[in-house]
Amino acid sequence: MPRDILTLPAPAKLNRMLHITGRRADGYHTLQTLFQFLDVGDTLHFSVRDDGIIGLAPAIAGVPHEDNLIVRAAQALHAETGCHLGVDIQLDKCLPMGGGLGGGSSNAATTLLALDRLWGLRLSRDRLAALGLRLGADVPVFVHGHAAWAEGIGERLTPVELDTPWFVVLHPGVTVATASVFNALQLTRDTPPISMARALQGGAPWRNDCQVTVCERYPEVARAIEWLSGFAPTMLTGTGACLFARLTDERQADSILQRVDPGWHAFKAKGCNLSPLHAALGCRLPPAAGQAEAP
Ligand SMILES: C[C@@](CO)(OP(=O)(O)O)[C@H](O)COP(=O)(O)OP(=O)(O)OC[C@H]1O[C@@H](n2ccc(N)nc2=O)[C@H](O)[C@@H]1O
Ligand SMILES: Nc1ncnc2c1ncn2[C@@H]1O[C@H](COP(=O)(O)OP(=O)(O)O)[C@@H](O)[C@H]1O
Repeated sequence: MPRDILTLPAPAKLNRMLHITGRRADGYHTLQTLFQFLDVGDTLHFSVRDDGIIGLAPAIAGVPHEDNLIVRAAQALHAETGCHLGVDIQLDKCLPMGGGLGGGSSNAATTLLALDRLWGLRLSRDRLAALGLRLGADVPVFVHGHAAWAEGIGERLTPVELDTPWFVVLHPGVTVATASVFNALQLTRDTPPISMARALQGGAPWRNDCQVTVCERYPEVARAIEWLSGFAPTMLTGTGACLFARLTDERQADSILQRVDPGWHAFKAKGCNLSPLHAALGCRLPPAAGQAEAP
């Protein structure tokens, strides 16, 4: 008998603002950022198997099976719980890799939540987030599934409610390695920490501290930001290479998409405060600790 298939989304995220406030002894940077999800992302299909094998298809070009964050998430659950079940996972990849949209981290979080359910593990969200943090700094926000003010290296999360506009997300066709941005000498690492309330009330303009460095190293990113800024306020997400413009409505998004340079890839998406993954799992938004007033 073929097993049931569980199909779940792995949404993209945006960093609506990102400040770098310092550098820890282990080299990781301390951040203050506002995470929000998009209603666009990858899709994963899960089917349990009895033999403990973790199958993934199709493979991602350039990412060995053992390095894939989906496989590593499943193996982390094996190691944590001693579970002997396996799984076949089919990945429909839409999100660009290394784009600052958190696709790999989101894939890992979807795998953690899916297997927790399919393998009957019943781990708490906090435990799954802690496991996820070992895979990547962005995994916990995808595990918790609500728009968040994040501090630390992105793991100290407070749920917030942000405006949910339409965005155009543009990939300028270059790949930015996260580590190379954080290792750049010219990166500013001394933005004074601000309170969450001040960030949400627009007391400090929303900007991304990585943007200047990324634009200097990748002129195509600078060119794309300049072009998209001609239509609406535009910012880099994460360490790039993707940028996003915040729009007044969906029609504006459609109109911009018709004019995008054929060498770039762009799509429209709506901001979500509840992750589409958690919506699919039937979760509700927790009470927000803060609400954005002046994006
Ligand atoms: C900065 C963000 C904002 O969302 O950028 P994007 O990756 O989404 O672009 C993320 O927190 C990134 O998270 P993630 O992509 O999971 O990073 P990791 O795999 O943990 O780290 C990749 C490398 O980036 C550097 N790194 C990452 C996060 C951080 N707070 N400080 C760092 O210095 C480290 O050198 C690390 O080796
Ligand atoms: N399932 C996966 N999907 C995407 N990237 C993955 C995956 N597993 C491992 N990776 C690696 O993680 C890197 C970061 O990917 P991703 O999370 O999509 O970008 P970003 O961190 O810039 O938002 C990729 O360049 C790739 O080498």
